[in-house]
Amino acid sequence: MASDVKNDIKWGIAPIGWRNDDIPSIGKENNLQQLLSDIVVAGFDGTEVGGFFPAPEKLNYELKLRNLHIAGQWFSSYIIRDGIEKASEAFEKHCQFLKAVNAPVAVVSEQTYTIQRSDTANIFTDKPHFTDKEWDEVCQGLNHYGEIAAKYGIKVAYHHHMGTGIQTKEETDRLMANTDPDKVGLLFDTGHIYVSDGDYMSLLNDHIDRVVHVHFKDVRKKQEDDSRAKGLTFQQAFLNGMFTVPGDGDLDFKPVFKKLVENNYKGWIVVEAEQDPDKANPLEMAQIARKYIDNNLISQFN
Ligand SMILES: O=C1C[C@@H](O)[C@H](O)[C@@H](O)C1=O
Ligand SMILES: [Co+2]
Repeated sequence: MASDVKNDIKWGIAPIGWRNDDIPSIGKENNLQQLLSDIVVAGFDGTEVGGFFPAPEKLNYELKLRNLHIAGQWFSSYIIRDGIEKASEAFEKHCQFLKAVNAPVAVVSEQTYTIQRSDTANIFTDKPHFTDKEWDEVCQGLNHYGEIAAKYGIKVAYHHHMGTGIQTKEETDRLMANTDPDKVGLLFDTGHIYVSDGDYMSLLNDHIDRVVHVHFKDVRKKQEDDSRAKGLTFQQAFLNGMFTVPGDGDLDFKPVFKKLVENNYKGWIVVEAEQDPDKANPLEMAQIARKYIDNNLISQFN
C-alpha cells in the first residue's frame, strides 16, 4: 500500500540553516520567532528542536501561534563513554522534553569518538571505528533507549552520521541487524550517506521497513570534491558549501520520495542543510526547497 501523500507525510525544515548548534556564533541574530515565522512563510509544517529553543511551555506557545509542530530532536548519545545506565538517564530526560512538545521521534547518534566537531580531523578519512565489544554495548544500549522511548510514545530514530562509528552503509547494516526492529528505527539522511558512500538508494532500499524519520540534505558535488581534496573538517566542509537544500544541489530526491511513498511511509521528512546563513539566506533556501518538493516530488503523485 502506498502513503497518502497529503495526509501521511509532514514536511519540516531544520533550524540548522538559520543557526548551527555546533558553531553558536553562526546565525545568532536569528531568534526563535524569526525562525518559526520564516518556516510558516516558506510553507512547512514544522521543525526539529534546536539547541537555542526555550522550555516546552514557551516553545509550545510560539508553535501554536503559527500552527507549527515539532518533528523531533537530536540526542548526542554516549553509551560507550558513559555506560548504558548513565546514558539512559540522559536519554530519559530527553524523552520527557520530547513528550512535552509532542514530538514523535528522538534522533539518536552515538557520539563517542565522533570527529564531527573536531578542528583538525579530516571528515573524509578520520572516522572512528568501534570494537566488537563497543558494537555490542551500543546495540544493547539502543534497544534499551527504545524501551524508554516507548513509555513516552516516542520512537528511536538512529542517525547514521559522517565522522562517527556508525556512518557507512556497512555500519548501518550492522546496527540494523543487531538491534530490535520494534525498539530501534532508522533515520535516513540522504546527504550523510551520499558523502560517506557515494550512493543513497542502497541504504534506503535495504532498510525501508526500519525508516521512521527522514532528513533531506542535498550535496553540491563540486564543493564536496573540493572539501575532500583539501581534507577539510566537517565544519569547514559545510562552511565550504558542501550541503544545501533539495533542488539546489546534485542529488535526485525523486526516487527517494517514490520509494518512501510506495512503501507507505508515514511521518516527517525534514529538509536539513547546514550552511552559513550569511551566504545562504535561510528563508530563500527554505523557499527553494519547498518549490522543489511541490513541483518535483509531490507532483509525481498528483
Ligand atoms: O541531523 C543532523 C543534526 C546535526 O546536528 C548534524 O551535525 C547534522 O549533520 C545532521 O545531519
Ligand atoms: Co541529519
